[in-house]
Amino acid sequence: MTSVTVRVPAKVNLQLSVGPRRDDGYHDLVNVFHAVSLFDEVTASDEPAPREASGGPPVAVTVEGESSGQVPLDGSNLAVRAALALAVRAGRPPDVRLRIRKAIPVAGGMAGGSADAAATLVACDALWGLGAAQDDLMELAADLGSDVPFALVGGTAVGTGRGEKLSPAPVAGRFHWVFALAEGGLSTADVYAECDRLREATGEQVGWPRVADGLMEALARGDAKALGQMLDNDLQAAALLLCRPLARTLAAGREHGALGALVSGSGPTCAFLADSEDHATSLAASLEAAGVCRRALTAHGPVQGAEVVP
Ligand SMILES: C[C@](O)(CO)[C@H](O)COP(=O)(O)OP(=O)(O)OC[C@H]1O[C@@H](n2ccc(N)nc2=O)[C@H](O)[C@@H]1O
Ligand SMILES: Nc1ncnc2c1ncn2[C@@H]1O[C@H](COP(=O)(O)OP(=O)(O)OP(=O)(O)O)[C@@H](O)[C@H]1O
Repeated sequence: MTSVTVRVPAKVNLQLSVGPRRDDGYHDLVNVFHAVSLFDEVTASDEPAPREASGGPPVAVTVEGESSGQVPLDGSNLAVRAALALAVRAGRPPDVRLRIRKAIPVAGGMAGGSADAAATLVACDALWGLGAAQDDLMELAADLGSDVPFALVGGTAVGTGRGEKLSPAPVAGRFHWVFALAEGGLSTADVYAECDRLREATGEQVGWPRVADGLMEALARGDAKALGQMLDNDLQAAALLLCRPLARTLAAGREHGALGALVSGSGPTCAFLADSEDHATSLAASLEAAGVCRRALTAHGPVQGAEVVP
């Protein structure tokens, strides 16, 4: 049996500015992605599928770890879709077994499913010896979902269009984070729809999104204090309406000295910027003790995108 394991990070959005809704239902964004050290692992192997899997999806998949019971095992699993898309592109059968080990919260706004799809593209490319060009993988990734291309590259990057057009943002040093996991998840489509509804109800004029003044400079200086004040998410109000306890979680993080606090992407995970690794550890303990989250995890960023584990 041959197998390839790929490690892939979660993301937090440092700035998520949502433009008007497009005719195709998506929104043009300025989406400043930042990859953090919470990793899923995807192992692709050529081990034959077990008997009970025949009649199931063409790609056999198992999932273990963080909230794995909530991840679908059929053709709607994003990793399965990634393996099938790559096999079609390569003109070969999708003979592969996928094993996903999850640490990224499911439906948490940290792009866990997208991460698994990106990891699967890299793992199957290596397992099948395709040597696909990075541009081809990026194109397949964008077809799978708006967050998938970023999971391939990682680091910190500005996403435009749906979030799939990326340009890297230089960062000095390392930022320390706490992620407060919520009970349950939020649907990304529901949160965008709630954001549209809110805007319609308030008659808000929606302008063309642009990168906030000073954000790139704060990243390039590694200035956590400045970054903390600039964290901004246009989906936050919608996520807070759909999941009311999050307001208390954000407030608790600020009370315990977070440099910045926001909902990660479409939520419901809340992200807190700390001023050191020690501060992140004590902040996580305080949030858990305050009973404002299911669990609080520490992480740092930026980190590499999907990469083969030697
Ligand atoms: C909220 C974020 O995670 C921030 O990075 C992303 O914008 C969402 O990315 P994703 O989960 O990969 O989303 P997709 O699978 O591409 O789209 C899911 C749904 O989200 C909404 N969607 C997504 C991206 C975008 N630029 N505009 C949207 O309106 C659409 O309703 C779409 O049907
Ligand atoms: N490999 C996968 N891992 C997790 N969820 C998956 C996967 N494949 C499909 N899903 C489905 O996708 C839904 C969204 O899961 P995901 O963890 O990607 O959400 P998310 O982190 O909020 O996404 P994003 O931040 O990109 O908007 C889940 O509720 C689940 O039904």
